[in-house]
Amino acid sequence: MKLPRNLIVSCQALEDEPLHSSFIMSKMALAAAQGGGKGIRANSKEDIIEIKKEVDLPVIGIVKRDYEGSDVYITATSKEIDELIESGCEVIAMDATISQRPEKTLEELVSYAREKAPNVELMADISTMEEAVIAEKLGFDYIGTTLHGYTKHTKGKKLYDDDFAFLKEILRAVDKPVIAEGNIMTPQMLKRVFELGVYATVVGGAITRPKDITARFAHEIKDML
Ligand SMILES: CC(=O)N[C@H](C=O)[C@@H](O)[C@H](O)[C@H](O)COP(=O)(O)O
Repeated sequence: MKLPRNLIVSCQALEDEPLHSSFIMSKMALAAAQGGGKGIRANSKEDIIEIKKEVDLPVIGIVKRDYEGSDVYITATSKEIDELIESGCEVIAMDATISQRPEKTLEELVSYAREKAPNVELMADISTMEEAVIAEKLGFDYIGTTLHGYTKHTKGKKLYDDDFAFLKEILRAVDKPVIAEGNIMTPQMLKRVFELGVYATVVGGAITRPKDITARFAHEIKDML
């Protein structure tokens, strides 16, 4: 496996976010590496190339791009797969949900990636147990809980609900390595998901989105002052 059994830090800032910059993401990745992160998840070929100059850690690459009439925005078509292959990332993650897709079917996209880059591993970003089972059958190397709570059919759910009940379900349903991702907000939550048996964990906003971190602090005192 190209990813270690460990903490992976997502370093992402989209165009509408204050830290949007490949340079800043590369420094975020450096900080993550110095703090003990053992892998990086990143968005866009440009960010991944900059990150790879700064740290020697495996990268899960995605390209977020919106397509009209489609609910899928994480590595949605073969164009994004091509960009990620060019980026040199070790793992390509893609939306593996049943949501409306813009181009190829998920099965076709997996075949496309396997054919063009047999050495690159694939991670399925799923939102339900059924999607995890399908992803395993399609041959994905890792199953990630990334989109639980973010698809139309799982809206409002959180990975940590009910002491990670959904994650436990996924761990029972598939044999492939499971990556816990999405709303892991504290070191205690990180520890808990490893206790439950995940292979690795991706933590993003709690480490690399200072605007959101500040907002959580500010929220706590908003009615006091
Ligand atoms: C739903 C979606 O688009 N998730 C994205 C996937 O790459 C990122 O915006 C998240 O930051 C990432 O999944 C890590 O999660 P969190 O930031 O909650 O630790």
